[in-house]
Amino acid sequence: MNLPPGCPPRCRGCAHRGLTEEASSAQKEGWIRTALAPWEDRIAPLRSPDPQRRLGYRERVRLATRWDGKGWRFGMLLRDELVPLEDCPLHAPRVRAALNLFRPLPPPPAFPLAFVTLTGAQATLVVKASHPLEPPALDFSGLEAAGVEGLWLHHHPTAGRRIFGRGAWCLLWGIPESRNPLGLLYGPASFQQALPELYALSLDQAEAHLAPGPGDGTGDLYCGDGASLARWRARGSEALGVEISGSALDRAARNAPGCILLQGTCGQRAPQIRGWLASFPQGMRRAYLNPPRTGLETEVAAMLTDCPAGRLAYLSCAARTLRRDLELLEAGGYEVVSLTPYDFFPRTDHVETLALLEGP
Ligand SMILES: C[S@@+](CC[C@H](N)C(=O)[O-])C[C@H]1O[C@@H](n2cnc3c(N)ncnc32)[C@H](O)[C@@H]1O
Repeated sequence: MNLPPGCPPRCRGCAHRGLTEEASSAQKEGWIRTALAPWEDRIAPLRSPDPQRRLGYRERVRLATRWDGKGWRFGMLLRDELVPLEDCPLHAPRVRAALNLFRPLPPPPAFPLAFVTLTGAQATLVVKASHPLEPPALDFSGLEAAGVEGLWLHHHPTAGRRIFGRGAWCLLWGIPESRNPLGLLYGPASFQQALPELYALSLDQAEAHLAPGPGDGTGDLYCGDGASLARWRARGSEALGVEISGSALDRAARNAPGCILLQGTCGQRAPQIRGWLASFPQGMRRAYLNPPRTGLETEVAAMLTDCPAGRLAYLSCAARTLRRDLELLEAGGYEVVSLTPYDFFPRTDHVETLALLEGP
């Protein structure tokens, strides 16, 4: 296999790295046509980024760590062995530059570094420690040149399966939040879609379908930092955002001022979401859904059937749960208008799908 420089043969991260762009796109389209077969006639071609964006696009990484006796290594764990990924060709240049700077951090056990994460310009050193540690000796001068704007120390005593915990966050250097290419604030643990230009196209498509405007009510479930909420508000629609993470909601309040925001799981909040949507006539209700891989909670699918929206857009990162949810929504009277796959993660086998539906 002809791998680009820095791509370790043992890494399992990119299932499509041995494929041409055409072959990878064909496999992704084939998977979506199989997984979403009941709506085969409504599946659009895969939307892909420009060819030069198929490498160097990953701005959000979570990497395991190992001390090799000379310095820290960062990569992926295969069983108990670390496959170093400092030079992974998918990493954005800033990720590679930052990882290089973190290599000479102090050794364990004094500095029990478990993970390093980067979310755009916000970097975090996750230490397996319950008590606040002395900040590590680090030459901060290189961070700015690397494109890092904030460096955090996060204490997580049981760091392992979960990267972030409830322990303290301490800003070691820089500013606590940055702005993404769309101008929106994000923090060190924010969810951020890869390839912002392609993500913006998916939002354009959702916005054209929902056509939210004054007098409408748009419920944005699993709203994160409020990237989509900001769109609905800019069109003059009333908007409600629901999100489990308090820090994401705090940013959503600033990214999309003037929205009603509810913290909690969408399942727990289903009665309040229903009450709010019901205050608009059905034809003026809109819903935008962007759940994690597990898809919609049963209470959410039931609520959307019980109090239907006139138009609905659903951006999904897992075609299996999307199929289950589309079947539930169809049974509730919705009609699937179109399904558009988006290649947000070139060279991997991931593919996201934007489903557009009309209400009963
Ligand atoms: C795929 S991300 C989408 C975020 C946002 N729409 C965006 O594009 O930036 C899913 C979001 O759902 C949140 N989340 C996960 N489970 C949730 C739940 N049960 N209820 C509400 N929010 C949840 C996560 O914190 C995350 O922000």
